[in-house]
Amino acid sequence: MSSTQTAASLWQSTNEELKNLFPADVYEMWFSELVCTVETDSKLVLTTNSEFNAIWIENNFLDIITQQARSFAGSALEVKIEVEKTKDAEVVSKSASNDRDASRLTDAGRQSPDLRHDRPVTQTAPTHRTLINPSNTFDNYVVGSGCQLAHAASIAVANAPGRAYNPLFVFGETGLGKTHLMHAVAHQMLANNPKARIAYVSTEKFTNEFIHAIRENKLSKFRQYYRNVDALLVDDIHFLSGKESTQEEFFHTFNDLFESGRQIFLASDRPANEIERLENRLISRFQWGLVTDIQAPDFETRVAILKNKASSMNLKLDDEIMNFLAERVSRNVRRMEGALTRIAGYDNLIDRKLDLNSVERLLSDLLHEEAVSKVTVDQIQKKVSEYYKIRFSELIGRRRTSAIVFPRQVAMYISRTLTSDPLKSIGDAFGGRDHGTVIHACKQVENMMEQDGSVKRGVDYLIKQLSKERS
Ligand SMILES: Nc1ncnc2c1ncn2[C@@H]1O[C@H](COP(=O)(O)OP(=O)(O)OP(=O)(O)O)[C@@H](O)[C@H]1O
Repeated sequence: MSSTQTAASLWQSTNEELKNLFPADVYEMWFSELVCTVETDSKLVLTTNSEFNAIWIENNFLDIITQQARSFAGSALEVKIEVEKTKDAEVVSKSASNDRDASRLTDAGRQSPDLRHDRPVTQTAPTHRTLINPSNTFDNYVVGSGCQLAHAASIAVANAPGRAYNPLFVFGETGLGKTHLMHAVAHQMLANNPKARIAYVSTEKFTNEFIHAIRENKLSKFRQYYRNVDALLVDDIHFLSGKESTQEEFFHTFNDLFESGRQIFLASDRPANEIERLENRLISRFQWGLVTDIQAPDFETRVAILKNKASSMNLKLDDEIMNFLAERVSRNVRRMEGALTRIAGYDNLIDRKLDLNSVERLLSDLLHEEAVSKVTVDQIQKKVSEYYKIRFSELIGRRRTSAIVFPRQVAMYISRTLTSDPLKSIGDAFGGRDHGTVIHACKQVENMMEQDGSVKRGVDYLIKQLSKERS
């Protein structure tokens, strides 16, 4: 039997199965254009023409594709997703082939050009532009696994505003580069079209301007500005929480922009459905386009970021110091920058070369804060097994009885909540499970916590205990 023949029919069967497993629109969007380019008994390479699709498929569907392919092959073959390089324009026309995007394009095509002609250039535009930090560009953004998708989506949006992914909703903890990406999008849009009207605004500023406009009777001017930009980039959108009138105003701003095909890019510290006291109609709108998170950078990415930042500060540090910083300052990139700025200031004052000891002394308070804020997956596993009275080895083992599966899922959920470890390493710590299993566990626990008060109390108690231990 020729291996090519086996693999070709293998991909066909797998493909058919994916068609059965997923709703038609999901299949159409992610799988219909996958092409099988390498076919052997041990490997299946599937190619797509967009980097974004490749990342998305790899993050979300690789496990299931592999599982299906293996079940047909009867062997542990490996599936790879690769990109056939094309221009972003093609990425856009591809996503526009999906029905919803196509209708958006029609709207944009019908309304946008006229509006663009008629709209006066508002005076306020330059004010907003000056808030865009010149060094927050795509060139200065270090792409690691935790921000790969957000980065690829931002590039797609910058090159095809209103058409690629609208809205783009990026969430993640503080200091992980959400604002940087928004600014980079603004720079890129302006580079593509210097006349583009782009409003970058924090939610706080939007709220204050709105209140001011009401007080000063200038609501129509406020609306004229925000509803006539080509792209609206709103930072810290979670601050809309509880602000009913601002939510109402933002709802209409959103609709106006969306319906006329203008780009909306929102950044938040949490997913839309976790923003308390946010109207449902806004939550659902925020989920219409593409939602993606940014996770804390892994060690290698931290080293790369530190090297970039140090070189932009003209600061030369030994690898030993770089590795030390990447190891010890891992909570957020802003803190890493803070550490470097402090080192650079000190470096300017002394004549001799900086060594590790002086860096450690210089940053002692910051390093202390970092150390106490860390709780490890190992500590979590121990605490959870004690609490549910099961053995540690059972918690990370293969048994699937409910008395063990539940605590295991709780431990995964807490690991995800209290550490910034990537999904993969959390899965690894639980006997080599994949990232999909961790995501599934977190969802299960979240659902159970919602439905059952005693589960919630148990999990909250464990989180409290672990947080106490680390401080
Ligand atoms: N991947 C990265 N590559 C290079 N610089 C980064 C990266 N991520 C973050 N930074 C830098 O870290 C600093 C903090 O990032 P930024 O302000 O974008 O974070 P944020 O997620 O918006 O935080 P917040 O939620 O507090 O507003 C910035 O100076 C930014 O340039």
